[in-house]
Amino acid sequence: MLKFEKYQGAGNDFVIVNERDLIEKGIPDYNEFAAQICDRHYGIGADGLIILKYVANMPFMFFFNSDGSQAPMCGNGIRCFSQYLINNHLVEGNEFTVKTVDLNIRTSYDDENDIFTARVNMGKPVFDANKLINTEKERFLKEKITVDGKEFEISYIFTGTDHSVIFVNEFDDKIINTFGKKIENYTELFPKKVNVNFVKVYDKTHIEVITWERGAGRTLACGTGVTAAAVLSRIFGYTEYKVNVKVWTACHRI
Ligand SMILES: N[C@@H](CCC[C@H](N)C(=O)O)C(=O)O
Repeated sequence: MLKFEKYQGAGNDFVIVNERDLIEKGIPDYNEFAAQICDRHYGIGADGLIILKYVANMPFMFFFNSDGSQAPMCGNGIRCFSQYLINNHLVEGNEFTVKTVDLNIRTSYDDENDIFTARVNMGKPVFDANKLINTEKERFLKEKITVDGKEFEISYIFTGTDHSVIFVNEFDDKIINTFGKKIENYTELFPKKVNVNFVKVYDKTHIEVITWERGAGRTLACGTGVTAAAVLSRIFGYTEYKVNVKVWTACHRI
């Protein structure tokens, strides 16, 4: 038997295991393991797998999407991982650092009224498009692309991981489900593939985001995705500095 725990943040759900247990069970291929464990019919079912490792004596979030691909960061994942660390008495106090592939992320929590609320410093957004995707432009903001005959105005931003953002007047499920996948796999522009966020602006302090996640498909929420949407909404002058971001059944404050 392998010990695992299951968490969700805003409906984005994860299986969390300790690497020590994977080593003990002789499971060497984490990509394959992630795909098996995240399968909603033949596995436990989740949007992603988080493996607790230790790097430089600090807890490290090793993240895999449900298709088995590795990702450098996961916003909802790190909130869940923080609660896992607390529940398993692996950290002390209500503020601590979690390592990810590129960042040391400061997390604080407040469990008053028996509700776990995690505040995560998501780091600085990166706009260096010509270094991160297949373009000569320094910034890839509000650019027109045509995918399978349909034109989109799209922006690219790195908020711990790769995000594209498309502002829409109305959500259209058919477009999200069909073109979310096509844009995710539009590797001539996004060689590492990309997460795709459809964003609707309601007013200066409220937006809504539906994310088609790289390696996981349409999910109920994506922390790095709502961060990307909030940053670009502010940059384009659609919203103020602080914004409430609605996802399927929850709300993030960015
Ligand atoms: N759901 C996550 C993002 C997970 C990684 C993403 N699918 C990728 O491949 O970059 C979040 O809450 O940020």
